[in-house]
Amino acid sequence: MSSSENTTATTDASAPETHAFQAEVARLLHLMVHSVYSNKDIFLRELVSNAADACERLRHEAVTRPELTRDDPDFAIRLEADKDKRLLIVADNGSGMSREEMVSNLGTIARSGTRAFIDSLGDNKDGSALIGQFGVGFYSAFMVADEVEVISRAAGEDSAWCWRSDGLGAFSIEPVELNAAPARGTRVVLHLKEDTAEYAEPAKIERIVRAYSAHVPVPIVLLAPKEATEGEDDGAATEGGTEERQLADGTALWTRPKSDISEEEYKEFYGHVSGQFDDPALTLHYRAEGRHEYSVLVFLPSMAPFDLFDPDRKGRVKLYVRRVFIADDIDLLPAWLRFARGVIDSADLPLNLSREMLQTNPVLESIRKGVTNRIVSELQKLAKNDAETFNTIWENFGPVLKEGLYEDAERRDKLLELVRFRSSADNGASWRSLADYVGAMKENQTQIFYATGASQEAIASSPHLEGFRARGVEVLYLADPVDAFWIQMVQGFEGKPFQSVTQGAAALDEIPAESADADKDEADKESDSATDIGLVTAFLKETLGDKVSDVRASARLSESPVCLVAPEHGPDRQLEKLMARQKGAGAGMFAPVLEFNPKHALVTSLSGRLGAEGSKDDLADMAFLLFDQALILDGEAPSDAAAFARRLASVMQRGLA
Ligand SMILES: Nc1ncnc2c1ncn2[C@@H]1O[C@H](COP(=O)(O)OP(=O)(O)OP(=O)(O)O)[C@@H](O)[C@H]1O
Repeated sequence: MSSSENTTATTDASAPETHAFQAEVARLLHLMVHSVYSNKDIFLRELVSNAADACERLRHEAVTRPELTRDDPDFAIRLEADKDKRLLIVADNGSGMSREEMVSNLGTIARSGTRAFIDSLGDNKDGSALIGQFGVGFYSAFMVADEVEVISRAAGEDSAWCWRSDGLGAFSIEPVELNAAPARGTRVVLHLKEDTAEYAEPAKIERIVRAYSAHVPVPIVLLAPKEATEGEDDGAATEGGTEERQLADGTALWTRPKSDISEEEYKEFYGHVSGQFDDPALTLHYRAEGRHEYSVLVFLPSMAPFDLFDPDRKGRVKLYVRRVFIADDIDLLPAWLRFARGVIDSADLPLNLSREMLQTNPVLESIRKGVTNRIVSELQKLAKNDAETFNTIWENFGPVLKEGLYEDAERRDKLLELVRFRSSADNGASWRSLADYVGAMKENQTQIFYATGASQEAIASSPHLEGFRARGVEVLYLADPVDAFWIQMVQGFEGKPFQSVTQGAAALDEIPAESADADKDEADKESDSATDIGLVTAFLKETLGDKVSDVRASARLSESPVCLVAPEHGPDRQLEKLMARQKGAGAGMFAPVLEFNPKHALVTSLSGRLGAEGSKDDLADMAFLLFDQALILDGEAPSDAAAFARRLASVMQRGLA
């Protein structure tokens, strides 16, 4: 809904029109004012970022329309502070906004991911902590101001407008005289709250700008009444006059040599380009020379952005051409690297390529390839030299990187080296690579075993793993929805195929049991021989009918009496469910195979009773209960809950009788 539909306007063109904020904006403002951010300083970073973006947008537009900047070709952001009046002004000579742009840009939230996120927060306390992790732009001004005015004149337009709001649900918009507006661009005027008056102090402003915005690609100057600066006594102000101080020179950080740039400077720039508040986990800064010339300054965050799984899967690396900002919504990197943030600056592209041309440009294609390969090789290095940092990246972005396994056949092998898993080796305590797995394979083991499920915990407690545990055979846990997709596309690793523990007959017989269990194994063999496998199989098959596609004795189990597996050539059961979860549809299940543990006391007794004459009918309930129990362990409900309850009650009753 456009907020202009809520206009309570008059017909007089010069009178202010009042508009209600879009619902999500109102909610965001409420969160802002109630201090979601413990660090209020960031509002200035957001306003300076917006001002810089506006300058960069116009710089780009002026490539084809040079008249737009002819009168004033030097871009700048000017900050003005007046402590007495509790005023802070952020002004730029960038693109400016028309009346319509003001209404839609400063009254709504455009990005659907952000909107959905804010919508989902509600009044949830944890949610409001979450929101502090991402940049909320312009609206953060209301953390420090009880009234905000935005006076703007779009480049090349001969009208100017003033937007005004107290952040409490509505804003007004009215025309202003040209001489009361910037000749071009935007002036954001903050009427600071009583308890945030400190933001009109030049020393404070300087500190914040140097910390957060020192490397935006537009110079920043501070204009303040000549008075005490930090370290001097208050009240040492000189009568009248203002002084102008440059806080940032506007040189693009990525154009400077790497050796001149400190970690702090990289961090500050990361904050500017990402809008996030974490530190980068990986910083990649280099200049490519050769067929194409370009500079890259790309960061991998150490925290997942809130919209990582937004269905549009858009990346946000910014494209520059010879230091002119071109766009930040062109997919410069593949979708499975959409969490990367930063800048790619090409020296070869023409400045005035249309959006359509950009999407299919061969230079960009080759840049994409080069940078993607470089990121992958940096990740490989990191995995080798700094496992802790690599694991942080994996923890946050593993499920996204795994998308590359099925989308990017060319890099599949390299990505397989990077993939990390939780596994039964240490019950999910650490991240294991496929190389770790292969290195720890048992004698006669030829496959890489994995188990899929809704969560690591669910997988760990699944009966299918018992036989593997008893033999010390490692099983990888696959609990991400994306696992359902790549595991079917990837043949194996180092010649070892992947094999689900719930599919087909487990190839466990060839693998010897761990020595510690040898005695138990011997004892098991005896009770095993007490079970008439043929008899039990035939009975279960006959009783369960088409609920199962087969029944067989299994080496897969050591503690549980039964489990369900997929038929040899049918799809893996848990994978089917993961797929269904991903697609939001129900799983079209194949009838499973019921496997029983001939060593289990329950099965041995069942076998004994079956051998005794005439007791078969009483035992039918047992067969159904065993089947339902296996379903429950797989995270499913018995198909007939009433029959399940009736049988359970009757078996319990018989047990007590
Ligand atoms: N100084 C400015 N000059 C021109 N347009 C501006 C200015 N400040 C804000 N805008 C417009 O208002 C929009 C909303 O700004 P806001 O800071 O809320 O979000 P954003 O910058 O788009 O997103 P984010 O802060 O997440 O990067 C901007 O996209 C821009 O179009």
